[in-house]
Amino acid sequence: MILTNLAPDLRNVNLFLVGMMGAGKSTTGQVLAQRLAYHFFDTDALIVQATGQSVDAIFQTHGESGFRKIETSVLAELASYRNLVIATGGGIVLTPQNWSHLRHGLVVWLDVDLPTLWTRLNQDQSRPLLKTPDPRATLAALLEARRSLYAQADVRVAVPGEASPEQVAERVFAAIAPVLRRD
Ligand SMILES: Nc1ncnc2c1ncn2[C@@H]1O[C@H](COP(=O)(O)OP(=O)(O)OP(=O)(O)O)[C@@H](O)[C@H]1O
Ligand SMILES: O=C(O)C1=C[C@@H](O)[C@@H](O)[C@H](O)C1
Ligand SMILES: [Mg+2]
Repeated sequence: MILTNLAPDLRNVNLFLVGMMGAGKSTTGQVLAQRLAYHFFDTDALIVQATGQSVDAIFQTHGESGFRKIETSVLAELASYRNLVIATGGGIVLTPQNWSHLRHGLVVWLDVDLPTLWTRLNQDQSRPLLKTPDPRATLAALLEARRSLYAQADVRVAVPGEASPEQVAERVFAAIAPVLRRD
């Protein structure tokens, strides 16, 4: 057997990574997909590909609500596939309709503390929601407002700031295997 590393129960399900911007959904998701021999998709990257515009440019031209509509369309399409690891955008949990798509798979929350998020994001100009006079306070407020939504995930993985993407992927793997076996 070549695939001894894979639990058979991990077949035929999509894994949706949710969490704050900077939580490492895109970075860890790619490692996790390799680990599981799944395909990897990133809703933000697909939106950029489909529109030919950056996330920031979409926010500027169509507003956050315009971005959220495109995000929901992309998510709906992805949900009809199987065996994907999907890194979602940090705000995917805000749109109630998105949950009907997310619930087709297993939703995993990468729970990262605020200081770690800020360390990762404070030099990054690509997050439109952080273009405010006090981006750290904005990030804190977003986390506070969204925490209860992320907590609706099937699995919460607490991610220590010092854990590498490979270590985070291993933690996710360890956390999801027992959950899937119960189904
Ligand atoms: N485990 C990690 N250790 C150190 N740095 C990390 C880790 N995971 C991600 N990073 C870094 O943090 C930044 C944000 O990561 P990433 O883009 O994967 O987050 P995200 O959750 O996809 O955010 P968004 O919701 O904005 O798409 C990147 O610079 C990435 O290299
Ligand atoms: O947290 C958010 O609302 C966002 C996170 C990013 O992934 C992008 O989807 C966009 O910058 C919005
Ligand atoms: Mg991302």
